[in-house]
Amino acid sequence: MTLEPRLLEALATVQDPELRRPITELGMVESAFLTDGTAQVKVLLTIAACPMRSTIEADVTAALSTLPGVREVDLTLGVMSPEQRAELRESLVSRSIPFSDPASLTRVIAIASGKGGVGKSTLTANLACAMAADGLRVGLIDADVHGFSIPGLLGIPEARPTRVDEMILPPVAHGVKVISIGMFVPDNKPVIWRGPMLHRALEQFLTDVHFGDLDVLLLDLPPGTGDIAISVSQLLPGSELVVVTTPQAAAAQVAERAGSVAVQTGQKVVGVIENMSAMVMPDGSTLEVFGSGGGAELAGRLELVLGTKVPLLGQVPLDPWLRSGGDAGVPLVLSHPSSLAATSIVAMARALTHRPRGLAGMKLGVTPR
Ligand SMILES: Nc1ncnc2c1ncn2[C@@H]1O[C@H](COP(=O)(O)OP(=O)(O)OP(=O)(O)O)[C@@H](O)[C@H]1O
Repeated sequence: MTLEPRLLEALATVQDPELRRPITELGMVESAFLTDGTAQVKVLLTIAACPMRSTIEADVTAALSTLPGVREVDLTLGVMSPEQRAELRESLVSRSIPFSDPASLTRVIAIASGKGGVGKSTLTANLACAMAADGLRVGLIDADVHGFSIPGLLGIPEARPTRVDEMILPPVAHGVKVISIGMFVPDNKPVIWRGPMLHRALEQFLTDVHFGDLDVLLLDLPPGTGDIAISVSQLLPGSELVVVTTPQAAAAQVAERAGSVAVQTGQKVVGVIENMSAMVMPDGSTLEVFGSGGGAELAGRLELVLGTKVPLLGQVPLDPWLRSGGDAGVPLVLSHPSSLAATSIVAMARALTHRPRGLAGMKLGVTPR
């Protein structure tokens, strides 16, 4: 194996698009040497059917072409042996849940609602994209097992994760790493899963899916107070909850139950989002299709039940573009960033991610003398 330092340095700038690590760190560069102005490089793909083959090819060629003294790039693509893959897997996969480590710096935020159809998934997809557009490394788990809709909302309804042996690499949409139960169900078939199976599925997502280092992990929970909400609190004890409701008083009452689960699970409810608030009409007037005040009412009720401050994070108006953006797979925060709904979502994404971190339970890295 020949590895010329100058070429390696350039190759270290190339990341595997799925693993998001330099190909040099992943053991993908088998040889790299320079003869008579030709950089001769062999890169090993993790699997023969690697969907990112052409991206890797282009990135490697581009990185080497700019080097002084390199006139030509002669790139050969090979495939890792099972032993090399096993070594890679060992170096990447942790058998524990990285996000439940008290020293983890990833914020885990689960988005809950009392009932279905209040826009929880639409908001989760938009919040994730807003956070990614803000430069954060974002993961999104669609844990809405019976109504998985996140892949469609992000424009990747057919995407499937890449498997490298037992390791699962999540597809990336609009800069967000996404995994959904829907990606493991053939032909959109309905899933009838009981609690223990759901728990196991979620556990597997959290251990086997290689998200890499994340700033934020969002979870789209199923509506209501079901098994998944309990599993999330057990598997991710440091996770926080955001509760979505509509302005309707009756909806706020139902949503209170979803938020009150936090009393039993010990999770922190970091805020309430009111969705489908007053719609702005073309003449500038507003129409309160679902009434008003539900978000503030829910935040107030949860403060009483939980005994902690629960802010109303924001109100998102009814906006036909929010729906059509979801149908088209391009979330509103990307397609119409200056709309009222998008600016409200972006502000909430910032508020959620720019909060100071509590140091409770964190290792401070101080060596006792
Ligand atoms: N602010 C809004 N303005 C207009 N349409 C909206 C708004 N929020 C959500 N919608 C639309 O409402 C419908 C329900 O939204 P969504 O599927 O996100 O709800 P949900 O709470 O996740 O439902 P479930 O949990 O049952 O899957 C979708 O068609 C979505 O496009």
